[in-house]
Amino acid sequence: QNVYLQIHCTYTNQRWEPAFFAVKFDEIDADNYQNDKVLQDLRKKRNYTYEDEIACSEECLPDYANKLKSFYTEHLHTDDEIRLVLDGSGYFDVRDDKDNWIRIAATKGELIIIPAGLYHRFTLDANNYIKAKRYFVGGPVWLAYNRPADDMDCRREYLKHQSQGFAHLNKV
Ligand SMILES: CSCCC(=O)/C(O)=C/O
Ligand SMILES: [Fe+2]
Ligand code: NI
Repeated sequence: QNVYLQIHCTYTNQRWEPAFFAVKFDEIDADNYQNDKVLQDLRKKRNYTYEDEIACSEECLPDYANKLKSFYTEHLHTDDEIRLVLDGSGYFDVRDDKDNWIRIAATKGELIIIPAGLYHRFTLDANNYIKAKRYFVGGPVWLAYNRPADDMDCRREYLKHQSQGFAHLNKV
């Protein structure tokens, strides 16, 4: 089992600098996720107490066009966005420290954590289909804050962590 993309760095000013923080686990058993040990441990450790499921395709997502449009509008959340891909695939784009988009492909068996305060967007790929579990600490937080949301506490906190090299977030 691999964890990667945890801290992405770029070589700037003759040194490595943290560019963004996001987590991607692969090799979670999407067909038997309830019994997957990695997922069970992660849920326990991070206190993911709420879960539900979303399927995105023209057939299964009500108000498909508007939902997809809002997912693809650059935004952030006050809570981490945690998605386990059960089927299909898609792209999560996140902003690095230079404000460039970094594209993170998400496929079956991968779990993505986009931390609170990180600007991002989501789009389907050519499969036009994804089914994913959504996890939350406590209750679900659906609100998306479109950019600019630079004065929000979660944004300030994310930038503070970035300036510290994400030292205290680098624990999964
Ligand atoms: C595959 S989950 C759909 C996208 C989503 O829920 C979200 O919040 C994108 O930012
Ligand atoms: Fe989001
Ligand atoms: Ni903190």
